[in-house]
Amino acid sequence: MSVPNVVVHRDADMLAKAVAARVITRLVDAQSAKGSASLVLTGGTVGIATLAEIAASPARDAVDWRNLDIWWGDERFLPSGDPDRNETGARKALLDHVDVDPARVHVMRGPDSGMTAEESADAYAEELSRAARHEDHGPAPSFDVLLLGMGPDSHVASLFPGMPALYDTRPAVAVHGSPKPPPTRISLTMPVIQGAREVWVVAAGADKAGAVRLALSDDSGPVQVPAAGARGRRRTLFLLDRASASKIPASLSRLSSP
Ligand SMILES: O=C1O[C@H](COP(=O)(O)O)[C@@H](O)[C@H](O)[C@H]1O
Repeated sequence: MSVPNVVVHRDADMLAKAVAARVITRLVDAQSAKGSASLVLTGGTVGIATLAEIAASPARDAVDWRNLDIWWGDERFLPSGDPDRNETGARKALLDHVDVDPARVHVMRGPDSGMTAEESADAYAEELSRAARHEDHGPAPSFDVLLLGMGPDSHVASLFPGMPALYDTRPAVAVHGSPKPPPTRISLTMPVIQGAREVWVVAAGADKAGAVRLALSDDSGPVQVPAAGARGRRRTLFLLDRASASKIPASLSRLSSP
């Protein structure tokens, strides 16, 4: 697992713009190296703002959108089209504006599919394992970039502190009793997150400062501080605004932009 690098931007708006630029560059690099790329999306404020910035970027068409697999780190178990689904936010902000291949947009299905949350999680695990290749060394692809928002309680994807999903080793699980509504969700598990080539945690706002500090501390474990387990195989980035970075120890190396 990689050691996190921290990059701090002026505010949430600049953060979303900077992350959008990074995503575009990373996808173009991955596609030029191997023809296609994979990106895991997150919901949440900065996550969706980043997607809107990608859509607004003049560089967005440098990405070959049809040769991109899009996945989600988590989903609220709500019917298709529900405004609170992460999928709905992503479609509105980005996916409706670019030429993605619908067969490569891998959604976590909701109750309108006729599945229970467990069945939906199992179906996603199956889809992940079908997409995994020999070189991924596991039951899910080693995603090029896995984006994660983070809650003030340090949750990432729908892995909330102390909950059973944090011990699960299947690729995707149903989560019940989420402290943040809605209570039922589907989430990738920690082994899949940690199997990604690059994990980028994006967070903004003073209410996240304590969680950011804990997530970067060597003393935190992922069961109590899920964001402390958010580490990629090759690279981990914590992309922050000043407010969310305000409690990081001075000893921790970081880059700041104006
Ligand atoms: O519920 C969720 O929350 C987190 C963080 O959201 P934010 O609004 O505090 O940024 C998000 O990463 C996750 O995907 C989502 O389902």
